Amino acid sequence: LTGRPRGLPPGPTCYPIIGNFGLIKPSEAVQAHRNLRKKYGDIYTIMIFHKPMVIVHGYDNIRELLVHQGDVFSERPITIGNAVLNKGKGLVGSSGALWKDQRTFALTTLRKFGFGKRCLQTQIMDEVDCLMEELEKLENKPFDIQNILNTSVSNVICSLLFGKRFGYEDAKFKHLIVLLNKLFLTGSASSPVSIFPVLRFLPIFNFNTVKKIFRDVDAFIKGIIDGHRQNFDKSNINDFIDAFLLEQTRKGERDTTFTDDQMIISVREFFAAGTETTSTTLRWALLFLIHHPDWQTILQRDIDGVIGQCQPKMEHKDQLPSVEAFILEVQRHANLTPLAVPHAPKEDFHFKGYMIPKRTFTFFSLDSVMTDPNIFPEPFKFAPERFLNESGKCSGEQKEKLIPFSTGRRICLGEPLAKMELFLFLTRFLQKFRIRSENPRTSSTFGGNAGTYEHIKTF
Ligand code: HEM
Repeated sequence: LTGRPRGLPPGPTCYPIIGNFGLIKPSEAVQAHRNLRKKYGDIYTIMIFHKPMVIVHGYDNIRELLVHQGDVFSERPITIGNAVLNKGKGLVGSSGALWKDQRTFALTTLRKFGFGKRCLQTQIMDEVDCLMEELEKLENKPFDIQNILNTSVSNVICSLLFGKRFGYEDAKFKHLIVLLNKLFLTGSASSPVSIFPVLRFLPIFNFNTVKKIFRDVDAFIKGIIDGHRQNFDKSNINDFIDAFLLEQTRKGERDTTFTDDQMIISVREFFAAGTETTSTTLRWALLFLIHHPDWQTILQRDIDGVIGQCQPKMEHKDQLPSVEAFILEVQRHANLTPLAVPHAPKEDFHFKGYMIPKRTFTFFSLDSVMTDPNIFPEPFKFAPERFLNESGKCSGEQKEKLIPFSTGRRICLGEPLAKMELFLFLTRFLQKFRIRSENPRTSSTFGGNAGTYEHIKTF
């Protein structure tokens, strides 16, 4: 009932039955892990009741396990989300052959629709310009950009998945956004259940409410899939859902991972993984612009010099190294996923004298990389210039070692899209607006909620 099983990396003293449960407050989790690393080293174990969670810090260790041992460390641990709600399907929480099959399909399909290519930027720019129009309507009055930005970023994903964007006032779309927000909020509330699925049977965890929200989101997505199915024309494949339907007709009744459930869950996960992340990074960028008006001036001067008021395109990125450097520094500070998404070894694995048992929750501390003083001197200083070399180009070791999208086989599937969005949204924004705080004396602070810690609240 007590203690850490032998062979696991060291860690704090465990209490009977609960282990280290309650040791870390979610709101202080980032700092708590920095402290634990000082005490126990780069690899340590936290016991949540009888379950070990291994935390790995440091660029070299992360690279070794996620890249060189990628074959072992590309699975996900079993949680309520992927085991019970998603029944092992989807992209983010699935493992094994299904995940490989579906990840390859998603990447190939999204590439066909322009992922990582220039043509996707037209779709993104349409959305950016709609956003600018909305903002212009506000006529320089102070406003909170959160909802409008979320809507805009969601719409980019809608175009890729559904082949259409929605108007800001569209009731159906507003309903989707409300559901997606609920999905985010309730995901965290159910966290102890996430690690111990059996707890879902206890009414205090409100699991039925969570299930209902999943059902509502899935019903919305199913409605859109049904519409696509009715109008399906295999010679006219325009979006992710069409491509999935085509794959279903090709594969027929054969044993296949291309089920309706898989399609719904993948679509749901694209929204969940692709909206909040990008839109929150953009909001961090705006906050840093408020706090660093000098950088706002530099970026606007550079953009003016290179493209003036012309529409920004990805080919301008190389000519605007200051914008790229600014975005990288924002991502480093925003530190959106400090522990990435948990991985699990597919077999017992020996590393640095320790044994990490098969299926152990393994967290990779991207935070330890972002704040490593050997890679980023004076890591807590906001200094985009660190990414610029002597000739003013944005390149070098620091850029290479910045891994906000993680690394290895499970690297963020949306990285090319997110990078395009960040560059195009921010450049256009800077072309059109000067941003400042409503009241400079009570300027907004840098306090943030590390949302991804919520799913490991029980630490
Ligand atoms: C600034 C924006 C973003 C950041 C910082 C980010 C970060 C991440 C991270 C850290 C992971 C976990 C990688 C791991 O398991 O080691 C991840 C996974 C994922 N992301 Fe992103 N992401 C962003 C935007 C997006 C977008 C726009 C999309 C979709 C269009 C997306 C789709 C996904 C998917 C599907 C996965 C799961 C991949 C897998 O398990 O194979 N992300 N992301």
